[in-house]
Amino acid sequence: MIAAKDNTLKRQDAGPQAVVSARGIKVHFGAVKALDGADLTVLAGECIGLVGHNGAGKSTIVNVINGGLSPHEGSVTYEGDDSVHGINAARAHGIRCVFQELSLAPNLTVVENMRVVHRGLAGWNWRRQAAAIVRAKLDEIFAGHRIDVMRTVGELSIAERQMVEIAITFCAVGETPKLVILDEPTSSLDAGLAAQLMAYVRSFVQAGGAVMLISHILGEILSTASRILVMKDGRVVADRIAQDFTVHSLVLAMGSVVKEQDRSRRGGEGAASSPLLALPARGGRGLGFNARKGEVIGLAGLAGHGQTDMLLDLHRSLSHNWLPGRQGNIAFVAGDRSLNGTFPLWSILKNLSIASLSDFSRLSVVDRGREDRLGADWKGRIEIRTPTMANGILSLSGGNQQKVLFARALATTAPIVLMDDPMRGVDIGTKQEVYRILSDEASSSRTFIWYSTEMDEIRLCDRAYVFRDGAIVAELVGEDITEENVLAASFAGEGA
Ligand SMILES: Nc1ncnc2c1ncn2[C@@H]1O[C@H](COP(=O)(O)OP(=O)(O)OP(=O)(O)O)[C@@H](O)[C@H]1O
Repeated sequence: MIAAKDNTLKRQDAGPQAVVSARGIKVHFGAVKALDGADLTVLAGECIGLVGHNGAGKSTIVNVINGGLSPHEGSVTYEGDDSVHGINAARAHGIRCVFQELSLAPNLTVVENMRVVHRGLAGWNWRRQAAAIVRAKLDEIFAGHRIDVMRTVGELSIAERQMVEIAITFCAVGETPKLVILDEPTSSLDAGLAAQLMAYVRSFVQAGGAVMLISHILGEILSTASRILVMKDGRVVADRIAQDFTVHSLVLAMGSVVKEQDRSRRGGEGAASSPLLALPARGGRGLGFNARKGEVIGLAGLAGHGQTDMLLDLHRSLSHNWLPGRQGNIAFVAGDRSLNGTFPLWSILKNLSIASLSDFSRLSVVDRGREDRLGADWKGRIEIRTPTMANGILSLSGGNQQKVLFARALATTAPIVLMDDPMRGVDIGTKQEVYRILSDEASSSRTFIWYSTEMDEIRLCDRAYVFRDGAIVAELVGEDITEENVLAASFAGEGA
């Protein structure tokens, strides 16, 4: 910690080079200390990696730097100037932010969203200008993307929305961005898109820009950041050059215990048992799908190639719409938590228990004691960080909200659980616990169908189906589930 302080002081001496410097920042929300004296400085030409457990205070410090939140104590200095405050000051000093919960207007086109962010776009042909600028930036960052910038944002997949928001943020219209803060920028991107973004970040930094990269995917932090800051309970507890860290030491600094991932696979109730569910080849193309009792099945391939549609088809085919109260055979963890996962006006407990109410109700009367016990049980099991489960769901950090959605599905007695990239923004310590729960539940005959954009998660599955252009193009089993095989199937025939 002493070393961390020394580093910070040296950088402050560098004065004008600091794009932003935050000192002794304290922010509380009621009894919760979100920031408890956090210090952070970002210099031009460096990529800072910011890591920490869910609820450590990363998004809150971003909001302070971005000028959207006034700290209760402490000061923020932009390019050595401590006399200015707020969003306009931050923007004038070139601070830009891509938020964890994407913030584009869904009813506007990509081009119209450009106009909302870049007020410098004006004049009779602003649409043409905006289209050219954002298209060029998308081409530069995500070469080969297929995004039509004239489309309404609400029609885009979550991965495409993330790409658009990133591209819009990096665009220079009049003023050039000096510090771009990326809060979980790859949470919905597959490995290929994430690698494209990381390559762009490196080139942006080499050209003198600064980036603050927040991610729970520690590999991308280690390979991209020049300096890494670790946050814990509202403070920066380590601040060192990236080469001084390994995944192991980062996890330790975050306060989690590194556990070996159990990669042994159970393989369901044996290849010989009859499928629990099956679907024919999608649109008459590619392979059909089946799942057996107790299997963990991965849906792999490039993001947005039909995996979510498949989960929705499975849900439709297994739900009884004509008997809305009786859908106990299937649970679903939604991928886009703010769009169709959380009930924003409800408490954390209600968000968790909603899918299990029928299990502890008699004659339509809910047993509140059992509901409270359910909440307390899951709060402890996956460390939902809150003083009380009676607080509103939006009082939780993004990763903690995601844990509640996961617990909602797992708490049911549904034998089949569908999961649409369910670990978005969940910290590494909790992920390991969740993998263990999944493995135990599958051993007691529950079936999981799991779309994931992370290869490390697909590798944990018993079988994986690789998707391409809406169809299943390959089925991989056990040890054949490798990144190489998934990529080969994802691109097979391309360019032929
Ligand atoms: N609007 C709010 N009301 C009440 N508490 C809040 C609010 N916003 C954040 N908090 C609390 O502040 C703490 C820090 O949250 P923050 O979102 O900064 O964490 P984080 O490190 O970004 O987590 P994650 O990795 O899950 O995104 C958490 O305990 C969170 O519950």
